[in-house]
Amino acid sequence: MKKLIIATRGSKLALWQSEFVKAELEKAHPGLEVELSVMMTKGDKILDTPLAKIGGKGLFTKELEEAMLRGEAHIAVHSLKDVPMEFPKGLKLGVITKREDVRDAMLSEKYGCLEELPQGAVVGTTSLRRRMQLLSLRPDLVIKNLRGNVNTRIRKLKEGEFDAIILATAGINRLGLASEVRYFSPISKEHIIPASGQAALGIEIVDDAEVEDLVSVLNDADAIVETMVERDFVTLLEGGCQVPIGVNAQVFGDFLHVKAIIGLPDGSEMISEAMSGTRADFVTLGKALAQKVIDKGAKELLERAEKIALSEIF
Ligand SMILES: NCc1[nH]cc(CCC(=O)O)c1CC(=O)O
Repeated sequence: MKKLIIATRGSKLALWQSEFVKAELEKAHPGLEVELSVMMTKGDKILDTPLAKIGGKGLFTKELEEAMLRGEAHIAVHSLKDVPMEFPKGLKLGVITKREDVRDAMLSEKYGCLEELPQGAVVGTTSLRRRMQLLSLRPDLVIKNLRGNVNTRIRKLKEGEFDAIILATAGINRLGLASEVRYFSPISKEHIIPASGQAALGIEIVDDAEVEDLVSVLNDADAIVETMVERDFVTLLEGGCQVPIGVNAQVFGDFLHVKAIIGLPDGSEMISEAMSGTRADFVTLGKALAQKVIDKGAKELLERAEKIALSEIF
C-alpha cells in the first residue's frame, strides 16, 4: 500500500489527533503517504442540544464509518471515549494508543481549583458523569449545560457565562490550550473518576490485514489493558453516554487497579467500587467489577438515572 487515507472530523481536536497519527505512521513506514479526508458528522452539526438527548455515542463516527465502508478511507482516528462498543460489519477497532493524562480538569478565569469555588458557583459541563461527581462533592454548585468542541467551550468560559468549566486534560494538552485560561487545574481521580477510554485514541480500521499491520505500530500495551477493563465494565452495565458512569483502570507494572462510580445525575445516590488484580486479569477484571456493582443494584440505579436525565435536566 502506497497511500493510506484517514477519515476525520474537522474539529481542532479531531484534526490534531489525525495529524498525529499521520505523522507517526509516516515516521514508522518510510515511503507510505498518509492523507486526511475531512468530513462533517451529525455531532458537529447539532451544537445546541445535550448529547445525551440526541443519541450520544455514534453521532461523531457514523459518517466516517460510511466513508470507510464505501472504500473512500482506510482508518478513522477517534478519542476512544467516543468510540461505540460495537462496529458495523467490515470495520473494527484496530489500535489503542498510549494515553495522555486521563484526568478531567477545571478551567477558570477566577478560581484556582475546585476547593476555591465559592458557594453556588456556576460550573459548565453537559456530562452526566461530571455533573454527578461534582454535585456529590459540592451540592451547592450550579451545573449549567455547556456544549461545543473544546475551543468553543473555552470561548464560552471567557465570555463570562461560567465560573469554571470541566474538560478532559488530554484535549487541553493536545491542543496546547492550558495558557488560554488563567487557571487550569487537573482534578484528582479521587474526586472525579474519568470516562471509559479517556485520553487514549482509538483507531477504527477497515477489516484488512495490510491496513491492520501498518497501524499496529501505534498500539500501546498498557492502554490496551486499561481500556479493555473500562470498556468491559461499561458494556456489562449497558451504559451509553446517557448515563453517569465513571470508570478508570491503571496498571502499575504487573499490578492492575480499577475503580468505578455510577449513580444519579445529582450525586444524591451513588455506587462506588474498586478491585485489584494482576495485569493478566485484564480480561476479567472489568466484568468482575461490573458484577460487583450490579449485585449492589447498579442496573436499577442506572435506569432511574437515565429516566431523570432524559426528562428533567435538559
Ligand atoms: N466528549 C468529547 C471529548 N472526547 C474526547 C475528549 C478529550 C480527549 C480524550 O479524552 O481523549 C473530549 C472533550 C472533553 O471531554 O473535554
